[in-house]
Amino acid sequence: MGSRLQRSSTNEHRDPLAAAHIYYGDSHKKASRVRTWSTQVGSAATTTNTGAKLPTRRSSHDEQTLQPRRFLVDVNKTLTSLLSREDTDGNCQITIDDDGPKVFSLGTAASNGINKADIRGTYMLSNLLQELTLAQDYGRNVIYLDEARLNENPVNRLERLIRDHFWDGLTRRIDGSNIAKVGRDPKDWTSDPRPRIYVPRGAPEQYDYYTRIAKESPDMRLDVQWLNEECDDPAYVRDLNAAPGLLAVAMEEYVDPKTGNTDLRGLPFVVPGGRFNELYGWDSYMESLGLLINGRVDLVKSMVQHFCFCIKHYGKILNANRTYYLCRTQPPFLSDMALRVYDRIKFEPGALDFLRQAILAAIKEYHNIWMSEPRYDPESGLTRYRPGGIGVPPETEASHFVHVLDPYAKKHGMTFESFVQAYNSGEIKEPVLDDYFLHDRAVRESGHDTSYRLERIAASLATVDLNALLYKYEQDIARTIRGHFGDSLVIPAEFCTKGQVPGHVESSAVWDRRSKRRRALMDKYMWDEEQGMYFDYNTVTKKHTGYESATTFWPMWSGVATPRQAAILVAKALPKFEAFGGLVSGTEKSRGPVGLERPNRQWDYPFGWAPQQILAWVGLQRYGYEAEAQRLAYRWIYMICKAFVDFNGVVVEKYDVTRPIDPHKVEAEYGNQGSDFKGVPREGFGWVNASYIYGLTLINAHQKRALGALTTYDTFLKATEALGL
Ligand SMILES: OC[C@H]1O[C@H](O[C@H]2O[C@H](CO)[C@@H](O)[C@H](O)[C@H]2O)[C@H](O)[C@@H](O)[C@@H]1O
Ligand SMILES: [Ca+2]
Repeated sequence: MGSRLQRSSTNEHRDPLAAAHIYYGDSHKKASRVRTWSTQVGSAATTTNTGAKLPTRRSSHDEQTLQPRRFLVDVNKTLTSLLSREDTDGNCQITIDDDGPKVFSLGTAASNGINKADIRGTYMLSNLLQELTLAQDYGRNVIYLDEARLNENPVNRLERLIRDHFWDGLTRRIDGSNIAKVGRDPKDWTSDPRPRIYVPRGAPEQYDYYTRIAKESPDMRLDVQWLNEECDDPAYVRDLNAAPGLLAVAMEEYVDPKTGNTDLRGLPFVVPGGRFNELYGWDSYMESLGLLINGRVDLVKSMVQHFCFCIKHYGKILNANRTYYLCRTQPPFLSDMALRVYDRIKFEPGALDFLRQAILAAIKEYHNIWMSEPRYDPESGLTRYRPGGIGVPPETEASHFVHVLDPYAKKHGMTFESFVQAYNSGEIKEPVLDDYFLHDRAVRESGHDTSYRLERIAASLATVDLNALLYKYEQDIARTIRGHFGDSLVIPAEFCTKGQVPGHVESSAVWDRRSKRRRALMDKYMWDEEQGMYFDYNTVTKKHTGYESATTFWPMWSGVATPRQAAILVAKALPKFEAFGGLVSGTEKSRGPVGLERPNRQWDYPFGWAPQQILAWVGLQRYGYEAEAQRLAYRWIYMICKAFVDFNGVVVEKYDVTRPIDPHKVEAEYGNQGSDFKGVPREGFGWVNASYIYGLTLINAHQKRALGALTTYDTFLKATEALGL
């Protein structure tokens, strides 16, 4: 009987590397239900690894055959046994930090689970743990498990997990179906965290919708609130900190197939991951670069629609859609994101209108946010990160500002908490602290929170990054008006900015002039020919800062650098930033010494971030530095992949690019997001997922093979040089 079933099961068609919902989902369940030998398997599998009594039937180790091997596994027993033997530090992950035997026997499917084969080494054992955890999620008791899932080429495995699992794990919609999940805020500091949604006055249909949902499901405790018309008034935003909540984003009408009724449904978006469970500004752009490669145009398109909604109702693309972010935005990427989507949907109905709406929104944002004071500096003609706000940013880790605030609490003879309350409410005035937090908010708006490049001066800096991005806006808008709207774009009333009359027409020439002017200003204030780098310009001291930051490559991404400047950047600047795992955020020299009194900042040396890598690769390619882009992409992918292999599939927010063994172990500020999972990683981290997928498109087949064998870049280089390749 066993052999008959065994034959029928081996004939069963199932892709060994299918996504978990297919592999462990219903079809698999049906197949294993007809099997009668699951109990035998369970006892056989546990016996070998736990040292319990051997079964009466003779068991032996299967010889490795040329046939792809499959195992027959009792999920729960094997999982318990595997963790007790191999997860010696008890964190529900199998990593190189564990010192178990690193070998575990499984019963082979060919022998009906009687004969054993060994699973060896951290990578295969951790993959076994991951697969069993997934099987358990799908309610499986007994599974067939293809060895191909355990010894899969790691480069391919991570690519597959991102495509088939991580994006879905990070996707949210805000509507009745899941407001309980997306409403959850790991950063909520109040004593009664509950889902709460604020709806702007211009979206009454959403107010009615959420009010109905709240009534229909009282257990959810959904609190629905109107948002004030003046929604970014600093005192109002501060007061909302007593009852923080989500900010509504775009919804669409749809017909419920079950009832035939028309209802609202949230448009999907991708969150960064970890404690960041909302729609972010620049994370969304970075994520979109990977999503587009993975064919998820729908998701990127709807994130652009969310940004248009935000500009319309909140006046800006929000840092993220929570009340405590109402005053600030993040680095602007909307024009590029919309153009990339348009390129993919241009033959679909409504595509041109989609592009028109996005470009109109970008124009409005450009004028109202970036070219208006206080962000705009009329003296230099450049722009700064400089959001409004009052008091201490509530979303940070509680300990973040202790060193800054403690001396003031002592000075006033108050506890830390009561001082913060009195300072926030304005009862106590401390102008020096006001200044500190003005800069701190600017640091957060820049996305580079935090770094010694920006601390205590950010709001005074016209940064290279921001002005490079605005140059890109100016160029993209000019190109779009010319190329898609006959060089004449009518600005409807809702997109008009101060002083514009509805129906006003924009042509490309004015945008071209704006970009030329910005290039000239960046050359004048930021470009340092001798150093071969761009530096941030301090609008107060009227000097550039000299702080060496990887943002110096952003003018290559946006095209503001001339070919000559690009050549100088590659020759002089690149060597200062290139490390084992890619680009460091800033140089060690600029960061200065760190220690107890001056702790590491996460956006400084020795840390590397996905956006810095991606923008540098694209910039290098743009000016023809293919080999450099490939080399940097190789280093970054190698580092991610090595940590993925040795640490149970981990993919995190940022890496220490100088640390070859465990680059994901970053002890700075709030630690590292993405590392805290049990058994199996489900999300990775949004922009790192994207950088991995995008980076893989840069390297060649030879490099990809070398990466699959976990070959460091230096070894790869030596080998190729020796072969004269
Ligand atoms: O809670 C602390 C800070 O967290 C965010 O910043 C960091 O995560 C973001 C999401 O991945 C990312 O966009 C940013 O670059 C990171 O530094 C948040 O954006 C900050 O406003 C917040 O204070
Ligand atoms: Ca462990």
